Amino acid sequence: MGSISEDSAAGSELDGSNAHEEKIFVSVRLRPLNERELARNEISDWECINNTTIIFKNSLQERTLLPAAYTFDRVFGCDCPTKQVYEEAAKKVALSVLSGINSSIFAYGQTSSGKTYTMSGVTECAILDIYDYIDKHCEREFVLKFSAMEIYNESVSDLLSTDSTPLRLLDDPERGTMIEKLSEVTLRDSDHVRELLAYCIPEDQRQIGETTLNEASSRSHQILRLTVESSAREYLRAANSSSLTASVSFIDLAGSECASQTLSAGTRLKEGCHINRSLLTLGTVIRKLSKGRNGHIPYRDSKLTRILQNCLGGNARTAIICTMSPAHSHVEKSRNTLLFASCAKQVNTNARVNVVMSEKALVKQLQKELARLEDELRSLSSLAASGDSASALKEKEMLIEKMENEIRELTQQRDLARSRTEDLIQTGGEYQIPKPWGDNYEKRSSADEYSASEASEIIDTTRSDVASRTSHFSDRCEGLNSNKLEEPFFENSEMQFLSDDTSPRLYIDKYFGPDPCKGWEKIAQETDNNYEDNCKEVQCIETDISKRNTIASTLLSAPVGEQDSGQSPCSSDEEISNQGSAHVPRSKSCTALPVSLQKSPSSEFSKENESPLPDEFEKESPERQDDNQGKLSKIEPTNDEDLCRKDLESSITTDFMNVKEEIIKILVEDCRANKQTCETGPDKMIKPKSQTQFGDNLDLEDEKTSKEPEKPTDDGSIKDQDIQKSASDWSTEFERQKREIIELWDSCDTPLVHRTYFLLLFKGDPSDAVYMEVELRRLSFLKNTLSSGQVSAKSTRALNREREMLSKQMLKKYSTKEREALFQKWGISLKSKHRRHQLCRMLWTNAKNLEHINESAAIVAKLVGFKDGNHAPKEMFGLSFSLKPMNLKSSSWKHSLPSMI
Ligand SMILES: Nc1ncnc2c1ncn2[C@@H]1O[C@H](COP(=O)(O)OP(=O)(O)OP(=O)(O)O)[C@@H](O)[C@H]1O
Repeated sequence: MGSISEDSAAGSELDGSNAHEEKIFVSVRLRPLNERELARNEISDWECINNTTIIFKNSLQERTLLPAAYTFDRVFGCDCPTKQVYEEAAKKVALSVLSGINSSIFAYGQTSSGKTYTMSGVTECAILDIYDYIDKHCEREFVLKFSAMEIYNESVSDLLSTDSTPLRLLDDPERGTMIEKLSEVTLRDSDHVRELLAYCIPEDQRQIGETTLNEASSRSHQILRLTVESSAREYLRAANSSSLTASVSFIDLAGSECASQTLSAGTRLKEGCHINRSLLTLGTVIRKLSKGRNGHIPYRDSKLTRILQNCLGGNARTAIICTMSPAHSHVEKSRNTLLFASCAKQVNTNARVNVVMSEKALVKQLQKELARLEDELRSLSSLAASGDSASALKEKEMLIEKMENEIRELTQQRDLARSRTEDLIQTGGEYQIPKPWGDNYEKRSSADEYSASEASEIIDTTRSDVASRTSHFSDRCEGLNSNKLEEPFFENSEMQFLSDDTSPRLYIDKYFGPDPCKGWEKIAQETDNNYEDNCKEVQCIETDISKRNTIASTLLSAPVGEQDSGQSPCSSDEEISNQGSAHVPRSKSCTALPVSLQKSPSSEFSKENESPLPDEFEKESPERQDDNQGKLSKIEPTNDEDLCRKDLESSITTDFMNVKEEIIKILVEDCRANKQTCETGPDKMIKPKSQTQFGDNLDLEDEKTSKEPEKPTDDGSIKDQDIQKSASDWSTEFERQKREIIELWDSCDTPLVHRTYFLLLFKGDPSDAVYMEVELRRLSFLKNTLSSGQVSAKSTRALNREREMLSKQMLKKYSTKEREALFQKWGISLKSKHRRHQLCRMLWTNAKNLEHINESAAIVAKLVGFKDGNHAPKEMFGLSFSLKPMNLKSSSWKHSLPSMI
C-alpha cells in the first residue's frame, strides 16, 4: 500500500465492491534524539536504509543474535515530517471511512517515542483530507460525528464530557463492543473538530503526567473516533435509499515503559502497571492473530482490546505506526516495538463496506410495524368488548366438565370390570399369580380359593403389570413410528440403503417385511375369521401352542396313571381338558396378562400326589380343590372368555388401547386353540394349514411322550437324568424349529438382514422360543399370502436390491485382504469383475446347509453392523420379552417353563 491520491483514496472505493482480506499496514517511525538523549551523548542505534527497511547499526559491536534488519510496509527516518508519515502510512486507511469501511490508525511504541506527536499530526491531516473530500463531492450528503474517550487504569471515560463517571462497555451482537453513554457530537465543519480536539487532548482533559522520560507522558490510551455517514443526494428522497456509514479511530496508546527507566513510583507506577498490562494483552492478541487465530484470543482481558476488537483482525482497515527512539539506552524497548510490528504485519483483516438502510426506509418500516401492532390491539379490544373472551372461558369450562364426566365414566367401567373379574375368580377359572420376585408366573389351580383381598391384590398386581408391559410395548411401537430406531440395531447410519427411507417404520416394512406386531394382528384376524370354518373342517386342532404343550408335558410331570396306562394324553374329554389347560404353554405375551383367558374347569394338579406341585399348591387341601372344581363346572367357557376380554378392555387405560387390542387377539386365538383341543379327540386331530410344517415337527415328540412317560420320584420331583433328557429334547426341537424358519425364510424371500438378525437371536436360550413362535407365525402367514397370490414378486426384487446394497457395504466393512480371503473361501475368482456382487448373491442361498447359513449370517451381520446378537434389541419390532435365563439344574425351572413358552 503506497501513497495514494485524494480521489483514489475514497472515490474509487465508494462502490464498496473492494471488500477483501488484507494485512494491517505497518510502518515504523524513528524520532530524532531528544535533548536529554543528546545531553547524555547517546548515539543513534537505528537507521532507515530505504523506505521499508530499518537496521540496527551496532549489531557487530553488540554481538547480538537478534536480527539486524527489519522490513515493514514503510519506515520513516528521524527527519521525516509527520505529513509524509500520514500520506504514506495512514491516509488510505483513514480515508476508507468515506467508502463506508471502518478504519483505525494506531500509534504504538515505548514512552516518549513520539506517539502523541505523530498521532496528533495524523489526526489533523486526516480530518483536513476528509473535509477536503467532502467539499469536492457535493453529489453526496455527509454527516460527521465525533467522539473521544480514554482508558485510564482500566477505566473508560468520555473526553468530551465533564462528567468523569466511568463508562460501561456493552456487547452488541451486531456492532461489537459499545461504550454506553459516550457523547457523540455532530460536526458542523472542520473548525468544529479542531475545537473539540483542542478541548479533549490537552492536559486538563486527558491523563498526562511527567515522567523522567517524558515531561508530558500520556498515562492513558486515547481513542478519537470520527463517524462519517454519506448518501447520494439524488436518492435522498427515495424510500429505499441507503447510506454508507463508517468510523475512523485514531488511537494514541500509552507508551510501554520500564519502571526503572521512568523511575516511577506511586501513581505513576500504578499507571505504568495498567499501561503495560493492557499493552501486553494487545501484544498477545496481535501475536495470536498473526498465527492465524489459533486458540483463544484474549480480547476480553483488557478494555483496550475489547474496544479495539473490531479493528484487530476484524472488519476494519487498520494501520499501525510504531514509533521508536533511536537512542542506544532504549535499544531493548525498540526491539520489542519492532517485534510487535513484525507480528502485526502478519495479521489479516477483512475490511467490509457498511451499507446502512436509510433512516427514511427505516422509519417507513417502523411505521408499518406500528400500524400492524395497532391493528392487533384494536381487534383485541373489540374482542374483549364483544364478550368473546367470556364465551371462550365458558367453552373451556364446558370442556373441563366434559372431561370430568369422561373420567367418571371410565372409573365406573373400571370398577365394574374389577368386580366382574373378582366374581370370575371366586367362581373359578385358572389364573396366574405373579411372583413378586420375577417376571414368571406360577400356575395355580383354579380350584384354589383366595380371600377377597388376596384376589384383589392379584388383580391389581397383574393389572399394573399389564399396564407397564403394554406401556413399554406402546413406547416401542411409538419409537418405531417416530424415527427413533435405537442403537445398537445399526452400527452405522451412513449405510446407503438405510437412508433410502426417512422413516424407520418404512425401512422395517421395506427390508424386514411385515413386522411381527402387524403379523400378529393379521394372524389374529385371520384366526378370528377362519374360526368357524376351522371348527367345521378341523376335528382337533393342534396349533403350535398345543404342540408346545406336548413338549411342556414331556418336560413337566404328566399324570402318571394316564401315561402308564398307555393311553393317549387326550383319551377322554376330561383328560383332554386337563392337558389343554394345565400344560398349554403360553407365549410370553400371554404371561404378561393379568388373568389367563383359559376357561379350563380343571387342572393337571387336580389329583393329589400325581404331580410335582409347587410348595404352595401342595399346601392346598383337596377339599378346597374339589369345591372349586364344582364352582368351575358352572361357568360357560365363552362367557368367561368374553368376560375376561371385557375386563381387560376396561381395566387398561385408553392410552394403551391399541396395543392391548393386539394382545387380546393373540390371547383369544390361544383360547380358541385350547378350546378346540379340548373339544375334539386326539385321534381326530389335524393341523391348520398355516401350521402344518410346524405341527409335523412335533409328531415325534408326541410319540415320545406317549411311549416314554416321565415319572416323578417319590418326593414328586423329576430325576436329574430326566431333566437332562428333557433339556436335550428341547434343544433338538429348538434346532428343528430353527431349520424350519431358515427354510421358510428362503421360500418367503425374507430380507437377509431380517434373517441374520433373528438367527443371531436364536442362541439356544429357551426364551428364543418366543421369537421362533412369532417368526413362525409371521412366516406361515406370509407364505400363505404369497401362495394365495396376494403378494407379487416384489419381495424377490427387494431381496436383489438388498444384496446389491450389501455388496456396496463390503468395501467399507472389509479390508482388501479380508475380501480376498472371503472370495477365495466362497470360490470366487479374484480376477472376476463383480466379485462383491457375486458373493452377496450367494449369501443365504442354501437353506439346507447350516454352515453356509451361519457363514452368510456372519457376513451380513458384519456388513449391516449388528454388534452382537445377544445384545441386539429384542424389542426391535415393538416386542418386549425380557426373560431371565433359566438354570436347567434348578428344580424350579420346570414350573416356569410353561408360562414362558
Ligand atoms: N518525530 C519527532 N520530531 C520531533 N520531535 C518529536 C518527534 N517525536 C516526538 N517528539 C518529541 O518527543 C517528545 C515525546 O513525544 P510524545 O509525547 O509524542 O511521546 P509519546 O510516545 O507519546 O510518549 P508517552 O507514551 O509517554 O506519552 C515530545 O516532546 C515530542 O515533541
